[in-house]
Amino acid sequence: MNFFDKLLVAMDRNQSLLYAALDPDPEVLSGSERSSSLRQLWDWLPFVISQTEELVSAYILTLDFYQALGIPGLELLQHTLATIPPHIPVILDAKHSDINTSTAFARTVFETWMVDACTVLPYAGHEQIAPFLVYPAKAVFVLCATGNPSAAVLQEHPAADIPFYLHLVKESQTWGSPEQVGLKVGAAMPDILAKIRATAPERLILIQGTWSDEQDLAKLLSAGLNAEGQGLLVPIPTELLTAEHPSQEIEKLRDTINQERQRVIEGNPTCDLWLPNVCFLQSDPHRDLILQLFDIGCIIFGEHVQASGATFPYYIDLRTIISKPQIFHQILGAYAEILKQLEFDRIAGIPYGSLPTATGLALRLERPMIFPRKEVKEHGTKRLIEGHFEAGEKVVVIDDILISGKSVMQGAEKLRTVGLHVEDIVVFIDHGKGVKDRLKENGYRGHAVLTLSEIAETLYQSGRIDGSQFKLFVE
Ligand SMILES: O=C(O)c1cc(=O)[nH]c(=O)n1[C@@H]1O[C@H](COP(=O)(O)O)[C@@H](O)[C@H]1O
Repeated sequence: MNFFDKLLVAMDRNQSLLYAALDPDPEVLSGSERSSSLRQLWDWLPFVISQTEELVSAYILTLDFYQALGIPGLELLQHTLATIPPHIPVILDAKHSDINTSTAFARTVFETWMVDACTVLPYAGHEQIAPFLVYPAKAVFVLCATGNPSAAVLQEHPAADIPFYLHLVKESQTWGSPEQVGLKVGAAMPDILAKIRATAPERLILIQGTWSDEQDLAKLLSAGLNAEGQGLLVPIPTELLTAEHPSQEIEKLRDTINQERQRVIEGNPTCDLWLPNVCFLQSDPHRDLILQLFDIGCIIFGEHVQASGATFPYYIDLRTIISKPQIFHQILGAYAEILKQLEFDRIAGIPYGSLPTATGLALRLERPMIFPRKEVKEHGTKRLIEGHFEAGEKVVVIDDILISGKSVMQGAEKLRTVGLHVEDIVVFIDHGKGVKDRLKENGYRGHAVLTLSEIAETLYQSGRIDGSQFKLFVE
């Protein structure tokens, strides 16, 4: 089970958005009645787990506190990890590593310590985060805003209405799906949290730090919860964790948070036009993909002439996906799910837009690829079809979008003229309006990952487009 699903199950099971920090922080412990000797830490950390395992949805371990204790600290880390019940996800707060070390560090975190997620620093860009994201079942939380007073000068640069932290949020949205990339935000800044939530309604936000009273907690929750009363991971204040009997107070806190969640849900009735009460956090790979495609600018508004000669008030440009490896990878995964159901000898991409996709699929599924040329060269081999094939073989054709269906059928016809059998055409987006029937009339079965109406509904539901833009799609 991946991190995200494990978290959802734990949230549901314990009805909780709380996490407990299992940190051997000498300062915290020396202020309590508990002592911080190593021996006592070995007892205290399992005690906290036993007091909270029915009340939290995750545990967080801050690597620095363990490392500061030297070799015994790392042994304590292993001991603590082994004590956590396996159904509760573990996040390592370890904003470590540099570009040249993140591959090795990600391996240690996810393969040796086997934690479910890790916090990361975003300043070195996607290259540094990517080694963590190659583990599809794991996740990262990108640090985007802290409450340190002197951080404001960086976070809010160049101006409060276009702050750097929102730029960071938007950039990290392109790094990975909401299941794999969450955000980490300081607790003391409800205004900033609200802006981050508005920019990233689909992301999980890990709250760092604490609040001063119940009123502050309510502000934090109303700023950070999504419309379904979810999407936040809230820390248990350390004074509760170090109390003599932590569970009672923690249970009260959990219930207070749940009441606030209820208020948020009641204050946000879902649109009854077409929507069931869909939870943002529920795993829906198509939803993730649609939001990411929008965020990287694949869906453009404005009058655009189409291949068919018609003019539409929008254009869907999937060609840019090749420059976003994480998204491209997910798109290939979605195509692959369809291809796995089909029988074929070779994969054919329609030039130019779909050649990278067909290549990615051929490599991923380990199947041979060919392609029909757009224009036959006047020199060289003068081939119509590039790549090796035998007449009589079955070919599945890959294209990006079906609008009138003309482009893909022209490509498929070229394959047919050399004796190849083409029945299945797989695209990413089906524009609708009967195009699949047109394919059928010409002897092809059309398969699509997404429909245009599904895209429009998701974008509208998530607040990415307004009602008038939604109408442009459906009309
Ligand atoms: O040119 C287009 O019509 C077009 C519109 C659009 O919004 N997005 C888009 O990618 N296209 C291109 O149009 C082709 C499909 O158009 P049809 O031949 O009408 O099905 C796709 O393969 C794209 O190359």
